[in-house]
Formats: sequence, structure tokens, C-alpha cells
Amino acid sequence: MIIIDISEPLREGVATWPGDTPYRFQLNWTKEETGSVNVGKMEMSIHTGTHIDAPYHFDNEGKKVHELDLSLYVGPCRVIHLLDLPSIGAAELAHFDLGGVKRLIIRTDSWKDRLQFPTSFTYIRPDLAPFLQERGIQLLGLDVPSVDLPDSKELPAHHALHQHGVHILEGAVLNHVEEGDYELIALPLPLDGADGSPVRAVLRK
Ligand SMILES: N[C@@H](CC(=O)c1ccccc1NC=O)C(=O)O
Ligand SMILES: [Zn+2]
Ligand SMILES: [Zn+2]
Repeated sequence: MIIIDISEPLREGVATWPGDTPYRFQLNWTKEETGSVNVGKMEMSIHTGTHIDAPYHFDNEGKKVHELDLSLYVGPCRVIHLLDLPSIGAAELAHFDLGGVKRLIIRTDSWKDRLQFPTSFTYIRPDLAPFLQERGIQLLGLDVPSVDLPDSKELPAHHALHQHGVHILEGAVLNHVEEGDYELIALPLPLDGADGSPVRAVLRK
């Protein structure tokens, strides 16, 4: 079985949202100290690397991670390429046949240097949300850190997707992924009350 890892490695220096908590892993206890085991601890923002957003991230009334339907994050998906566009809305997807697709992953290649938080990347226009809902798409995955521009406070794409029943997977690594149909696995951790979760996201051919 071929497994394609589409997850950003979490390591010191991994790009974070400007000003957000840096990623840190360290051994709290070493094998020498305990006489038996190494024991690590980590600190990170929920929105670092490959992660899903719970609606609570941008809506105080929205579902938190422990309330999400896990079946969204496991199952058939379609990967398409829409490379290096400034933004993506319904017009850019109009010529794709997306019948029967429940999970859509878009490779943009617009986050050029994955070591840095990008100054510009492909963002989602809100009119994509009703377009996806009409086609039965419930999960949208992307290789960018946010579906909205980084300086946006209104988060129009996040809200429009949420209003149309589309859940969000961000920060996937897709530069090695061909267009086609796969099985996606990108399960959130059982984080009680959280606004999102890092995921180990993989595609199975
Ligand atoms: N919406 C972005 C994250 C985001 O907006 C953000 C993440 C961390 C710290 C601040 C953020 N936005 C602040 O306005 C995301 O979903 O990952
Ligand atoms: Zn996020
Ligand atoms: Zn987001």
C-alpha cells in the first residue's frame, strides 16, 4: 500500500503565524535522569503546520474539536492542481467535474518557502463556498497557511465555508502530489474544547 505523507514536519523553526507561539519540543526527562526512559514535551500553536480548523476558531458559537464529525477527515478525496493563482473562487473551479467528491484538496504551490510564513499565497474567495456546497463537498484542503489573507480580520472565506458546511484543512504539503483520486486520512486529536488540531495527513492511492 502506498502512503503519501502530506504533513509538514514539526521541528524547531517551523513557520508559525506571525507572533504566534513558536514550536518547541524538548526532553523533559532524559533516560539518564529517569534511569529508564526519555520523556518529551511540546509547545505549539494549534495553527502551525498541517492542521484542521474547528469552527470555534473564528466563531464563539461554532463547534470545537471534540464536537467534530470524524468521518469528514477519513475517506475518498480528489486532488486538483490550481497553481500560482492569486485567489480561487467558483470561476476557477467551474471546468472541473467534481461529481461525487466529498473531500477536495487543492494544490496551489503558492507557499514557496515553507521555512518562512509566506508574505503572499493563494487565498479563497467566499463565492467558492456555495459552489462547493452545491456539489456536496464538505472538506476543503489546501497547501497554504490560511484560506483567508493573513491581514484579514473578517475572515470572509472561513465564515463562508463554515456557513456552507465546508470544513477546513490547512498547511498540507502537496508539491509531490499528482492530480487524482485518493483516500485521505487527516484525523484531529481528541483535544477537548480546542479551536483546531494538528493532524498527520496522508493520502492513500
Ligand atoms: N485563520 C488562521 C490563523 C489565524 O488567523 C491566526 C493564527 C494564530 C494567531 C493569530 C491568527 N490570526 C490573527 O488575527 C488559520 O486558520 O490557521
Ligand atoms: Zn488554522
Ligand atoms: Zn484557517
